[in-house]
Amino acid sequence: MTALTLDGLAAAASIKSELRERVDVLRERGVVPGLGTLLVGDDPASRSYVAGKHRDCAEVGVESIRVDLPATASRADVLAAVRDLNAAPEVTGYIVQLPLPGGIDENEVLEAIDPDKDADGLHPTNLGRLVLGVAGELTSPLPCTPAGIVELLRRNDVTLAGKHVTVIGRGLTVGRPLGLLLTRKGIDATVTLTHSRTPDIAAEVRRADIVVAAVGVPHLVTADWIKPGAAVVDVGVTRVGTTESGKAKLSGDVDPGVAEVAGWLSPNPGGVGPMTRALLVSNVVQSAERA
Ligand SMILES: Nc1nc2c(c(=O)[nH]1)N[C@@H](CN(C=O)c1ccc(C(=O)N[C@@H](CCC(=O)O)C(=O)O)cc1)CN2
Repeated sequence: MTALTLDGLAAAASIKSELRERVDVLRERGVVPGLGTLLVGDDPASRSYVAGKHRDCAEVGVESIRVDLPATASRADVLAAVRDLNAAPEVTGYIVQLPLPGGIDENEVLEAIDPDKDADGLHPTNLGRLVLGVAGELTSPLPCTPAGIVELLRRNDVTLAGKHVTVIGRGLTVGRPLGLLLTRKGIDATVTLTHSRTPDIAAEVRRADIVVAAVGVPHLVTADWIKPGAAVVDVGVTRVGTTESGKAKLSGDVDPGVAEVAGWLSPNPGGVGPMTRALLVSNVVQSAERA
């Protein structure tokens, strides 16, 4: 068996073309959605993700405003930049790229974001709405990677209702909110959320219909962990060197041998990453529609 590809580039391209039409309608009404990004430091991966976010915005007609601070920026500098973005009328939604350099409290920064401008759905108010079950189409933004994973599965006809999903990783941007999203009414999956202190992760993965690996350990998930026919979503990414042309060499959390056992497999790169970015643009468009 060779797994079907959960093609994130193709799904993201469809989402962006749908968003383009909604942006045109907004512009006709005089509403111009604008994404702000705040990047602190010079981590090459974060730089590349932020650049991708601005490219996506340009593709769909969303304006984008970029604020970059040096790695030496203080807590006060970062909080001042957040205050400026909260006040900027041309910024209808924005993100603070994570991780922040050591010494800056991410929770404090996320809490300082105006929840109505939180394009990442990571402000405590919006995470709280996710718990309450009120996040959705015209209410509040969902975290981009979890929403992108659900959308990638949906667009490839992978059923979630009644299925057992094992998630590896409990981080703020993926594992923890994904567990909440998958168990919401209307999605109706049963979730096992595993992490570094789970005694036997392989055993939890073996009984899953759908596996989401978001831990950042190259090729952690091997074919012998996978129930035949399961859908496998590879989120984690580790830079494992550079190619001869100087490009970063990336490795996902899933061993390529998994393709021989799984029913579906997302490539990495080219799977969840582009979906994360497309769902970010979707959050910005939705917030402009709400406004
Ligand atoms: N504020 C946030 N910070 C971070 C988030 C987030 O959702 N909000 N998630 C991750 C990183 N991330 C988003 O910012 C992200 C990861 C990957 C990609 C992506 O497009 N990946 C490409 C490969 C790109 C490359 O070559 O480096 C792919 O998978 O095809 C976009 C966004 C942590 N921080």
